[in-house]
Amino acid sequence: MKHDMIYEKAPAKINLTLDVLHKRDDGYHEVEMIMTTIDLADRLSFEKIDSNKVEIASENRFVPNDQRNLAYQAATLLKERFNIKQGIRIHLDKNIPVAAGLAGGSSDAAATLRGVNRLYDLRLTNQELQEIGAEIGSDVPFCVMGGTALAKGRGERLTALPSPPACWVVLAKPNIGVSTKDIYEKVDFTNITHPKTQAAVKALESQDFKSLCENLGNVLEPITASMHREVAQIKSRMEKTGGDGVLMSGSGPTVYSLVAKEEKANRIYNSLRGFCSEVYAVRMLR
Ligand SMILES: C[C@@](CO)(OP(=O)(O)O)[C@H](O)COP(=O)(O)OP(=O)(O)OC[C@H]1O[C@@H](n2ccc(N)nc2=O)[C@H](O)[C@@H]1O
Ligand SMILES: Nc1ncnc2c1ncn2[C@@H]1O[C@H](COP(=O)(O)OP(=O)(O)O)[C@@H](O)[C@H]1O
Repeated sequence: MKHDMIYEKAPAKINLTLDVLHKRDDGYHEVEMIMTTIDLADRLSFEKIDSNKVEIASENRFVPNDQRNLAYQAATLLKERFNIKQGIRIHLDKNIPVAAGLAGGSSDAAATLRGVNRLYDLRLTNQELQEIGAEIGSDVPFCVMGGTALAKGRGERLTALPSPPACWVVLAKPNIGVSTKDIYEKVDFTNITHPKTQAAVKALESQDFKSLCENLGNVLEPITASMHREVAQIKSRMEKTGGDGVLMSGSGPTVYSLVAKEEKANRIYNSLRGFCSEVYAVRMLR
């Protein structure tokens, strides 16, 4: 039998700020961070299948196609919770670099929650999908919500914020892997420089690009940078070639620069291409 296809886009996020307040009893860290979505996205399609299975097809060899895949977990969760007897085939066209600090897997999970909600007409609200998303990962609720938000708790308590002023985002991911868990574990609360989250929120509210760039900050950056010199190398190259505000995203290792002028974004992009195999120049998503 031929079934209709549903399509969803899964955009990457960057952290404009990331602060860690304390370690919680459940092992997670209490965070306060501003996240925003960028125009670098995976594309997913969803189709009903007659066999009672979740199938993932992806051409990307770094992405698992079994229960380790966050899209698989999202589809399975909805299937079990809503007692769906048919199966789901998911095609994943992966464009977001994997294990990069850009929430690619979380965004695929969020897109899957939206896609399966439509495919099986479950009529779940965005809020309900966010709550289900929190069971899959800390970044999934934000990826369900999209846009720009201040995230608290372990990342799931969200307040919407205005989008950043229009600008370019140049991203470079060094060819190294980091474990988010290991990076959080290395946070030293006796020696921490907290970002000015409120100043960054104000900069968004007043659409002040210069102030936003001055108030980017990520407490995980010095930790990942101390383990991998590529992070500092990319950062300094971006700063030297005219990046307006430069920061590592999430637990890394991707470093990005916000850039107001297109010609400068091109210059930074070209300067990094010789140095790094995964480089992108994209717009913010408004
Ligand atoms: C650092 C951030 C910032 O946006 O992003 P990425 O670098 O992954 O993109 C997130 O907090 C990552 O969120 P996510 O990748 O969804 O984390 P989870 O799967 O929930 O957790 C993976 C592991 O990270 C640690 N963890 C995560 C979130 C948090 N608030 N405190 C933690 O200590 C825990 O050790 C957990 O076992
Ligand atoms: N759909 C997916 N896309 C990418 N990686 C995935 C996916 N599902 C599970 N993973 C696994 O999750 C890990 C983290 O991936 P990702 O979400 O891309 O990074 P990050 O959490 O740093 O933003 C990878 O090691 C990868 O094997």
